[in-house]
Order: sequence, then C-alpha cells, then structure tokens
Amino acid sequence: MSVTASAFGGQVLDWQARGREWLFPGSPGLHRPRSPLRGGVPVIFPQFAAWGDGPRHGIARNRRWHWLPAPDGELALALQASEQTLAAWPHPFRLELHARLAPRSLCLGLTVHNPGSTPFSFCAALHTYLRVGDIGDAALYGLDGHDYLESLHGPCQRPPRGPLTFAGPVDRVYPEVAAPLRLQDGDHTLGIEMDGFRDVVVWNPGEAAARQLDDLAPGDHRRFVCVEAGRILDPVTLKPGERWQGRQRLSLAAG
Ligand SMILES: O=P(O)(O)OC[C@H]1O[C@@H](O)[C@H](O)[C@@H](O)[C@@H]1O
Repeated sequence: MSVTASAFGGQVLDWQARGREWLFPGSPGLHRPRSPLRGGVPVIFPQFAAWGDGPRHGIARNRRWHWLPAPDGELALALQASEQTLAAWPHPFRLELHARLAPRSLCLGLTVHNPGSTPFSFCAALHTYLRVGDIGDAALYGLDGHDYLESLHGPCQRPPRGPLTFAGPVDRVYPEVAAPLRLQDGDHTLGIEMDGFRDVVVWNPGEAAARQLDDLAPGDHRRFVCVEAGRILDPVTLKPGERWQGRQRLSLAAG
C-alpha cells in the first residue's frame, strides 16, 4: 500500500493497494514541459476548464508546490500565491493538498485559505484519473436518473436509466451529487465519496478526441475514466481569513 505525489502541481501520481495501481499513471514519456502529467490527480483551482477568463483548469496544476511535514501514511503539499499566480489571478491564497492512506482507502483533501484582505470566489476540483482495465467494461453506478450538464453542448439532460457506461466520449458535470458512487471495472470495485465538493465531473475523451491529445499514448483513453470531485457550478466565496475544505475518498470493496 503506497501513495506518491509530485511537487509539480501538487499532483498525486500513484496509489497502490492490494497489489494493483488504482490511478491511471499517464505516459511520463509524453509529458509536456510545464504541464501536469495526464494521469493521477491534477488539482484544478480557481477555474474549471475554460469556464472563465483565466488559464484553462486554473493556475495550481502547473506550479511548483512545496512539501509539508506529514505523519506516516500521509503526503501533504502546499501552494501559495506568488508573483506569477497574482499576474494570472489577482488574489493572495494558500492551498493545501493532503493524501491520506488507510488500509482500504485513499482520502484526498484540498483546503483553500484566504489570507488576504478582500473576499474571493473560486471553483476547484480533484481531476482524478481512475485506472480501468478497459473502458468498454467499466460502469459507474450512483448517477442513475441524475440531471447533468453536457460540457460540450450545454443543456441539462436526464440520462437513460442504469449505470453510466462509456461507448463513446463522455464529458458531463453532475450537480449536487450527495450519494456515493461506485466504479465497477470487471472484478474491481472502487467506492467514490466526497464532501465539501458538490459536483461530479465524468470525463473520457473517446477515441477521436484522444488522438488530438499529444500527451496520451494511442489507445490509452481506454485505460482511464476521470471521476472528478468538484465545486464548479456554485463557486465558493471566502472572506478574508476564511477556509474551505473539500475531500474525495476512494475505497476498495471489503474482502
Ligand atoms: O486537457 P485538460 O485541460 O487536462 O482537460 C481535460 C478534460 O477535463 C475535464 O474536467 C473537462 O470536463 C473536459 O472538458 C476536459 O477536456
């Protein structure tokens, strides 16, 4: 059982448990300089995707964070505002990312603090790339009947009954998801819970869009599904001195 992370982006890269890797590791050989690895858990802050005027998915995933002391079984990293972040987003802030291992789970916690003298609003997400054997065999349970926003096309839709499967590209934001989710991948079952975060983003680019991503090896879109814990549709506002925390917990089925 182990977890590793990179100070670049404060990105968790690897979670091993029961002799298996549960996060998609990306293709380090295709890693673009100054970009997050396409895998693990990039941190999105303070903007989701291109839904704002700032850099796509924000300013945290491609900055160097610093390590914080942490007890055994935990990794902790922090990022605070710098000249470069202030040029892209004009607010002092401090982020902390904690990754805590337990015998059957990994708990990821993101804290946002406003150390400044004026309020700010932000969106945030843990862009978790979950590894699957083959996307065609994966099914995500728990979103049945839930409205969603189609990232590509806009309007809210009501999906057909049953688990979410991945016969083609999927890019959806599910608002206000309270119940736990379950990713079934052949014989492997992963529970996904969150608090503080409200929205779930489910993303897999499908074959055609994956070909346009030069940091993804051919066929690799079949090896992951992103199930992201987000605070996207209803941004958080922090007054001076206030803190917000969101968590995503990934847990293996008992047995
Ligand atoms: O290529 P990026 O910037 O890492 O984004 C990957 C995907 O991230 C997801 O969160 C978005 O919903 C998708 O629209 C996007 O394509």
